[in-house]
Amino acid sequence: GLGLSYKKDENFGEWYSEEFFDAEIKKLKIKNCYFPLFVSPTVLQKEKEHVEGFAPEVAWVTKSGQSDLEVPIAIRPTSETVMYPYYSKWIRGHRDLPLKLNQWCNVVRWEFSNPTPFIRSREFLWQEGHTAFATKAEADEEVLDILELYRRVYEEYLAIPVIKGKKSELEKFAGGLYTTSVEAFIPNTGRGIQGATSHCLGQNFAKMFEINFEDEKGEKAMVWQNSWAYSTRTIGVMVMVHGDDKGLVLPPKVAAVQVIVIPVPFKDADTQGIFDACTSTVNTLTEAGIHAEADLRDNYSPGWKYSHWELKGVPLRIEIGPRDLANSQVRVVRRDNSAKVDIPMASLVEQVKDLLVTIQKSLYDVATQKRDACIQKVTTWDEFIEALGQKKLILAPWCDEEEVEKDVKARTKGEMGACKTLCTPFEQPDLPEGTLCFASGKPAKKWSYWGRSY
Ligand SMILES: O=C1CCCN[C@@H]1CCCn1cnc2cc(F)c(F)cc2c1=O
Ligand SMILES: [Mg+2]
Repeated sequence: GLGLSYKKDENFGEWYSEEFFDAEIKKLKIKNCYFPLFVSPTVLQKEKEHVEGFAPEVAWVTKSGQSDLEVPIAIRPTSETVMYPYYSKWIRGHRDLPLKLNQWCNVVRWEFSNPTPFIRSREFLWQEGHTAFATKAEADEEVLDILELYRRVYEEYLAIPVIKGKKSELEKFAGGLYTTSVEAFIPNTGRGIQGATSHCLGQNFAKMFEINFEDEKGEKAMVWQNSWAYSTRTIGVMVMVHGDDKGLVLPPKVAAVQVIVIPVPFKDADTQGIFDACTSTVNTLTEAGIHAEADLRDNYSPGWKYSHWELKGVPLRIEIGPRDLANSQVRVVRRDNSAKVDIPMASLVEQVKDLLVTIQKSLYDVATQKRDACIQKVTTWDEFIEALGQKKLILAPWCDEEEVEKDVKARTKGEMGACKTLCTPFEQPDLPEGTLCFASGKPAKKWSYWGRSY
């Protein structure tokens, strides 16, 4: 996409999920665009109520060279205030709707709470979609269409299980009507993490920015809007979910290098033959659409290269030594479980393709099994506190009262951070009549996921 180009030679193959998402939103007739990086203070102040909470995060340019700017200018932390004045100009009649734009760009938010590479950084890359419809029904439908795409990015490309749900009134985007999200979980730290968001903004921004249109009946009406994003935070989640003590473990579908071929010369036994076999193996795999490379550097030992490419998370390693050459076979090693198998060169492409599919599925299944093992269903406060202490992802019946949500945050404050609602899953377990809220004892209205989070 525009302005967001992951160099193919970097090992973060994240750009594959970008390609998937970009192709899918184009099917939804969403067009890519690019708006300015700088936001004028007047237009930023327009969304006073919701921006004021974020004001400390806004980065301002105050100088050019040695001289101070007359008026400081903000760097976009998100692009509503940049885009919506134009939406107001462009949208006049119902034939101007739906207006559906997306941009791939960077944004800056001057975070103070523990910055973490990819997870919470002061500059990050994302796509932000901004759509406008004549009716709420169209907006509601798109919110869920996009959320499903986010689920697919995580589950089909990053091999990470996520839970689809709705944010509470307290946790949602304050400027919107409601927020849906896909929630991931990191078993090692016992923390939930918001994977991506899809908001229905209602008519809040239409009111603020006077985005009206003349409907079929010739009456003036405000548009219904959505906005949705996923970011380079996905890379951080992938690293934490799949990584192990040897380093990264990249799912094949997002690995820029899927297969690394390494020569294993032995004394002076046919070294040239081994190197030629490596090169031809790379060519054969590449022609079949597999991202293969060879590490033919003569200043590193095979053992050194094994560790190097394991650290970079390459899903498959192919070793070729004198014996392999003599038997017209190669030794294939999986990064995810270190399984080794000898494969005849004749059936290499087919077996490598099968192996990559197997690894992709295995990574997802293992991550799902680990995540599910962390889910703890509770009904009482004591069970809740015990599960929290065990770093669980907690499913609890809740009365849906914001005061209770705030109270749980207050009562769970600590150096590990407070426990909050992560989402109310669309998939609701059975809630028997008379079930009480775990925290307030009032009649429960829904099951919600609670946990500490990033
Ligand atoms: O989350 C999305 C999807 C993509 C478009 N934006 C929405 C809401 C963003 C919510 N948000 C999030 N963070 C912000 C940080 C700021 F410094 C600031 F001025 C504003 C915001 C802010 O509005
Ligand atoms: Mg924030």
